[in-house]
Amino acid sequence: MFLHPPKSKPIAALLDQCRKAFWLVAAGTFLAELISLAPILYTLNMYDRVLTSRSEVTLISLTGVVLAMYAFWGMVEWLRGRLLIRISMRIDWELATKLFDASFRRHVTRREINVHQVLGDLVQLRQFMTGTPMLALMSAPFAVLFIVICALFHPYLAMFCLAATLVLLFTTYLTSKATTSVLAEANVQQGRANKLAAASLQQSEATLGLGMRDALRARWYRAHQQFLGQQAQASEAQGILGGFSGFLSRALQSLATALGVFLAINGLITGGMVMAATFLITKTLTPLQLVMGAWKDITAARQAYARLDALLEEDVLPETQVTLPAPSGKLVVEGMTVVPPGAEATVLQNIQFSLEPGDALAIVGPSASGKSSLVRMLVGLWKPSQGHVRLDGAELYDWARAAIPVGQHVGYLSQDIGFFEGTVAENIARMGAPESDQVIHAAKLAGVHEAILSFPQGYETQLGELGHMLTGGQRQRIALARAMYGSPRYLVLDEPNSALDEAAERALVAVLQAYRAAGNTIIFTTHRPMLISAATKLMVLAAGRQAAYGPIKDVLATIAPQPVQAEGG
Ligand SMILES: Nc1ncnc2c1ncn2[C@@H]1O[C@H](COP(=O)(O)OP(=O)(O)OP(=O)(O)O)[C@@H](O)[C@H]1O
Repeated sequence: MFLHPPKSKPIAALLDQCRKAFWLVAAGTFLAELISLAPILYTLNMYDRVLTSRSEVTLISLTGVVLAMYAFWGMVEWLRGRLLIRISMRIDWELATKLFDASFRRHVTRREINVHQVLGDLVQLRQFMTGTPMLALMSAPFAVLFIVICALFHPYLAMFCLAATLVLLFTTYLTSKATTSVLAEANVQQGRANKLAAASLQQSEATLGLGMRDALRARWYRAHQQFLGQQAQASEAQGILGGFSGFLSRALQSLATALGVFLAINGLITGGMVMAATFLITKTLTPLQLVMGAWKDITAARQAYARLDALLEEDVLPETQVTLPAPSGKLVVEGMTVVPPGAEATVLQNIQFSLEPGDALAIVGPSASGKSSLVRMLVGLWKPSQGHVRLDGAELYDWARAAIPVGQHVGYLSQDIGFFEGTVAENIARMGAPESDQVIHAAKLAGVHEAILSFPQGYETQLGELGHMLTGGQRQRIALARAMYGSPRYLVLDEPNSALDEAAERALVAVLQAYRAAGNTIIFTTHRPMLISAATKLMVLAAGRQAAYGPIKDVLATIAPQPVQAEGG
């Protein structure tokens, strides 16, 4: 199977696709900036022409023209706003689902992803791309035009404008230097603190039952304080520079007026030009001041961009988009060696076996021998470091990573059981639209139908509310029903009997025997011998190696103690 090479800078590629819309926004900004000269020209003409000529006709016609310009300006701003909303929707539309999937894939392999942060990053990026800071950045180049117009009034005005721009740029640079790395560190600390708080809540029973709350709160608060400290440091640095820039913007405005009046006193420019030049200087400096004010958001957006880009860049997807037909259940594992994602040590070595439809394989072995790791390989969660795992000829890992509904053909029960917000029926139906017959059939197979009927609203009971009231055995059986929903041809169960009593275990043996006899392929791990009688084949794992494998009787014969020979017999 061919894989997509990682797309370099995937978000940049998306923004590139939005280039046309951004150009239109830039054109709108250009028009808006041009029209914004209207009040300046209007003031200039009012003071220098109308006041001196006392012409009411000029007064009325100029006012009419400027009002029409304002109406046009309003329309341009409205259109630009609409375009920005569309770009924002497009960014979300293109990225949100990709990021959701990529977060899933990273979590399943490395378990170090904070989905709150990913979605928060997307909001941050979207708001920046379509918000005030971006518009300010687009407006900034017009400073050149305004400086040129100032030069037409008098070169001193242009020089003043240029100097003021440079001072503001330098202040922006200082702000960035003082805050960027501190804000990045604050962000990392915030993520750490949030993760700690979420983990403590998830383990609330153990936290309270073992009296760990104070210790955990102290740990969380340390991380939280570090984050607050970093943020306060950044805010202080920004505050000092912000205060300075506030002083600067007011001072520059008054200095501009002073310079204008000085030039007017000396007869170098007119009174109207003083007003117009003050406007122009303000217009030149405003976008820069906006950028400075939004520096924290700009830094946050840059960091969000880098994080999202890295997440998408490492998310390599299979190229094929062909839907996997329902497999017959033929599994081939060839020379498979496994190093868990992010780890260095090999946990499984040279695993080799094959199963035909109608086979049931029991995997046994001591704790940490690699049973769960093998199961993860057999449902395509991890990628083999060497070798292959093929279901009906298709590489399982690639199929499972693609947006192809391989899952509907596979039943999987993991050791960690969790349910989702929704009814019992929806959870059994894997959160799709529940097919009543199939839900009940699966629940009966898993031996949990009667228990579900005793719930307050039967199959319609919200599992979210009920989750903590379920017994371990009920949880395991509902999860088993979910695994068997839709009668998948390939069923992989990691210790399906760990929470079952003897009677339930016996019933499970009968169910698995019937399921296998119907031509399905089953793989399960177990620590308890009773379930082995449901299998046709047995694999013994020891320290990550396949110590024995074959038809159940043969393997049991090789590991059973040899009869002691009678002396002299
Ligand atoms: N994500 C991981 N990263 C690194 N090592 C891992 C990872 N998952 C499992 N291991 C290691 O792989 C080895 C096998 O673990 P595994 O959970 O597969 O054993 P097991 O036979 O299922 O154990 P048990 O019967 O206790 O569930 C262990 O040494 C474990 O520490």
